[in-house]
Amino acid sequence: MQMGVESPLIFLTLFSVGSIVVVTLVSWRKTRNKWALLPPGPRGLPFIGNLLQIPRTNTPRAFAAMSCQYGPIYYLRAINRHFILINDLDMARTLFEKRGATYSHRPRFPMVQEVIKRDTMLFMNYGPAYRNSRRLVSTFLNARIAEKYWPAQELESVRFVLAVRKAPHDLLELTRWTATALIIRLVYGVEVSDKDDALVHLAADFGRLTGEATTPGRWLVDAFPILRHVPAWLPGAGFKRWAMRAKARMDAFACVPYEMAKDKIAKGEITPCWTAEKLLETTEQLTEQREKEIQHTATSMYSGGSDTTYAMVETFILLMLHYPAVQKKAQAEIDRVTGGAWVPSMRDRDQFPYLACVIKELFRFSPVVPLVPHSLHQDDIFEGYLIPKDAWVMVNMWGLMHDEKRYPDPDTFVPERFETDSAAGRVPQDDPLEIVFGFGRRSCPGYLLGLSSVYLNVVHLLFAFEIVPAKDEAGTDIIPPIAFKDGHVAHPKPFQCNVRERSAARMTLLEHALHSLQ
Ligand code: HEM
Repeated sequence: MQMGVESPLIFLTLFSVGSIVVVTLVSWRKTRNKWALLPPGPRGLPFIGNLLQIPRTNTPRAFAAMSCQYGPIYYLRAINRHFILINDLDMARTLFEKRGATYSHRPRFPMVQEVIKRDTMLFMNYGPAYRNSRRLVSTFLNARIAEKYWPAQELESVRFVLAVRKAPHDLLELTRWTATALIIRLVYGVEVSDKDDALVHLAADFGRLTGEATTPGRWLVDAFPILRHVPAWLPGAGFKRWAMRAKARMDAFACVPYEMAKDKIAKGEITPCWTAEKLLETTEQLTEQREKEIQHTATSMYSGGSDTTYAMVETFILLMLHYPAVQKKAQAEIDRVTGGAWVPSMRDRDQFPYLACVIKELFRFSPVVPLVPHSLHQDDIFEGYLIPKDAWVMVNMWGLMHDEKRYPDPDTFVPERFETDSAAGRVPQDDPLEIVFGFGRRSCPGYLLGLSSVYLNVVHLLFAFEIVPAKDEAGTDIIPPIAFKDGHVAHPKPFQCNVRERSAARMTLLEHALHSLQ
């Protein structure tokens, strides 16, 4: 009788254990099979994966070299983070454009998104809040109204070259000032008087802190997001205290110019600008939420636009030290058109075809965002490979722009590669401007503004000055290496240079231009 009660129990226990073993085995096999579908890549170590193989310096170039070994798509893992590197234009387009619904998220940056709680558009995942932000940005940046900003852009650019005249040794700092001043003028209607203005420092700190907070490998919390719950007072939680200080400074940048704009409106001194437009477009009391949206969008435009623009202008200056013949040829074109008798403006842009090639080559030679990171929130299969959920899918923009098949001799600065020469049967190489601003739903909304600012700074510098090397104590030219800092935005490493005024008459013309633009 007893046997009769125990037998079904034993049977049930064995059956349950057996089922668990079978289910575990099947799911282990499935998982194993799933990971077997990852793209090729270097073999990693247990636990840390490829952490030690991920290049820390000259990263885009090193990633491009790895793709010669592993192919146009390859995989790396750093502890628990998965990286998919894309070094092929068609693949990049397929993922970010055709499969944009899947690949338009940003990778998780726990330090920025969850500890500092910076919710600028740049770090947002794709969803309703992002789309709302993008809609707001498009009220500032769109092709229909791009021309509206030309006078302010010309004014800031002329102010820039005149400031360079006064302080040629501050040329690089002034490139930062002019980019900051332009965005602050357009967004908040506030004039940033000079490079030592408090807003310039606040903006510079905002950029620096964003860079530090997103430096790969710097924060343990990025690898182990659970650490975000550690209280700030705990020994070893220095990152939390750093984050609190960074947040306070970054919030100040979001608030100070915004409050200045509001204050001006309250006093009736309205300068046309995006913030004023937003604040005045309704007679109803603004909700706290709406004010936050306006502030965040304004800082998104600042953080997307300022660093990138001045990085391009700095790079242009550096390249002119290495390619004086390019500088001479572009100046000859400007002189042929203007006769040195009027200051070039936005409306004259089409009259400088060689300069247009110089600018294309500038964006190709050093794409300002060398690695473009997107992410996805569900596993995907692409060309038979598994792209795991939450992976960093990084398009190596630098690699695409230095692809020898598309751009022969890619490490040499050759604007002529974009010219058509019917006699020699030469067709222009692919236009980098169709690529370097990104693809699909996250592509750069500020490309028209960025391009025109770079054009104006470049044409005005060339109109006014010769960009020449600085000299050492023995009077020998210092030619700095073409080297870039590591970071999300490609800034040249600090370098020395000098400028020589081309003529006093040109300076007078610039002074006149400034008066008529003010
Ligand atoms: C000067 C040259 C510029 C270059 C080369 C450039 C390039 C880029 C690139 C490659 C991206 C990432 C695209 C992606 O994730 O797929 C981006 C994003 C962005 N850019 Fe630009 N940019 C420039 C100027 C500007 C300007 C002037 C503004 C605004 C005033 C701006 C605002 C933004 C914003 C808000 C984003 C984030 C978009 C998002 O996350 O959805 N950019 N830019």
